[in-house]
Amino acid sequence: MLDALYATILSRKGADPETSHTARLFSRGRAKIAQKLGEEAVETVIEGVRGDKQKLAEESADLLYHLLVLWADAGVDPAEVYGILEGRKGVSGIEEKKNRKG
Ligand SMILES: N=c1c2ncn([C@@H]3O[C@H](COP(=O)(O)OP(=O)(O)OP(=O)(O)O)[C@@H](O)[C@H]3O)c2ncn1[C@@H]1O[C@H](COP(=O)(O)O)[C@@H](O)[C@H]1O
Repeated sequence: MLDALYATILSRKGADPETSHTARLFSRGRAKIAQKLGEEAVETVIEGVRGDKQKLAEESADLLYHLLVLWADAGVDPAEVYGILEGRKGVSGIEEKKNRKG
């Protein structure tokens, strides 16, 4: 699902900002994309605290979409992120933090 959405987002590079929301975001630049991602993150946090599961799911979808637009703009392929997650498999977050502190 995320790979298919990422491919759609990439295909909007250079598309008409009048007809594509993604093309409009690209045309507004990285800072604006990052700002939108931050707004969606805050909205997701609010719904998470409120406890409405449906709204949390909807805000999460907005958040993921804007995260993928940022990746696409910055040239980060989802496979790179999957690879980082894969590398963390089986490593407890608590253990990882201990090792980080040395
Ligand atoms: N998943 C999404 C998706 N999620 C959210 N959004 C849009 O994100 C926008 C968020 O609304 P906001 O009012 O916060 O943003 P805004 O209109 O930029 O407002 P300002 O901050 O500029 O005032 C809405 O217009 C949503 O429709 C999305 N737009 C597109 N997609 C996917 O991207 C595909 C390509 O879309 P286009 O690029 O529009 O063809 C679509 O088929 C979808 O699969």
